[in-house]
Amino acid sequence: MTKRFSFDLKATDGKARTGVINTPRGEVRTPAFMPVGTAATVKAMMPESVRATGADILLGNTYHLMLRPTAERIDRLGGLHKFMNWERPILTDSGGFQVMSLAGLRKLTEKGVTFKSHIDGSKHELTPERSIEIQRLLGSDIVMCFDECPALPADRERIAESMRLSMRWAERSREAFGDRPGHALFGIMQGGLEQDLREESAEALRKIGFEGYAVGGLAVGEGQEAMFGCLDYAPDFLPVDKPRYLMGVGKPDDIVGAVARGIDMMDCVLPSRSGRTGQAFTRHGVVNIKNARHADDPRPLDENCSCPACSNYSRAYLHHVFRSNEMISGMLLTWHNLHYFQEIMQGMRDAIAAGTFEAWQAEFHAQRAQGDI
Ligand SMILES: C=CCOC(=O)Nc1nc2cc3[nH]c(NC)nc3cc2c(=O)[nH]1
Repeated sequence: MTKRFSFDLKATDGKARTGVINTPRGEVRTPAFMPVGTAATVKAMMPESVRATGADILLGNTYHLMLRPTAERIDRLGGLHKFMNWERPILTDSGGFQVMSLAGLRKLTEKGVTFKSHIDGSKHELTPERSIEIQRLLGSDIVMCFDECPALPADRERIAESMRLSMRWAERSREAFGDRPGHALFGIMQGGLEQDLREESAEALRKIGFEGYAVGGLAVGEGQEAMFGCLDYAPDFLPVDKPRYLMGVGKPDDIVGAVARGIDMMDCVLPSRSGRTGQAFTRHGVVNIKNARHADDPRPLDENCSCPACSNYSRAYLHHVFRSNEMISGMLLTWHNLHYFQEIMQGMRDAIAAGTFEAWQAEFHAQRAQGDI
């Protein structure tokens, strides 16, 4: 087990890469998908079940945990890993994005953001320094810079101003992070869909120097074509020997397209959130299990899937427990979706290592029937 944080690039196939992030709490195989554990739990999953799906790393949310139970309380109790019984790597976000999307009465200044809690209306402040301190108290292995993600559509001037603020905050985040061997601080590139602003942002981040780099400001309503358009150039502005992380992505075909453009890490609530609503992702497309046509179907969700839901239950059963609002419904479908997302990641890691990623992508798209299945 290493005491340091490092990234080993193992193979590339076109712009796609596969490698390993080494951390004191374990290795992260890339390309990696991170299940989201918002309030110190991946909803409807035991930690050992999350591990069983193949996840090497989880995401924790600073905004939620600072409000409840607070970072100080988690620190007093031994840190987030012990608190939630997940001893492998955890990446925490900086709270910047969620304050802007969840909190009330926000005031943004050069210093940071003041806001009212969506839980009890209490007043709080997040600055680069406070965000880094919260992530340290949580014991996060990969810490994210405090940034501002502008809501799209936005005019170029607004995007440029916001990006430059985020770059000043990245400098302050780096300063506040200090020297923490075995832990990493990732910078976040902004710049909307403006290629020159993206390049300016990447240059600013490289000058400061980070252990990894995220492509921020995407998956905010721009649509897949515009997102891929940005990913056709943005990762190339980043250092080739450091992990590249795309936040908030995405549907299976978003994930595959991002990896094909040089992304190494992603996170998204989609598999867990839609698992709780009865939406199952399979290699043949999406299944809405609450649809009446599944009521008598004895087949598994996906014949080719080895997860507990597909191994032990029929579509009819899954349909029934969703219709009856039974707790096991969300558990089974969340497990299936996270298992399927990790199966996609493993398939890509193997294909990139074997130099067959092109063929793997063709097969991935060919399998996906149109419409409901
Ligand atoms: C999340 C981990 C680390 O990220 C941060 O601490 N800040 C940050 N988060 C984002 C989250 C996003 N989700 C989506 N779509 C669902 N787009 C996002 C964009 C950003 C962003 O530009 N910055």
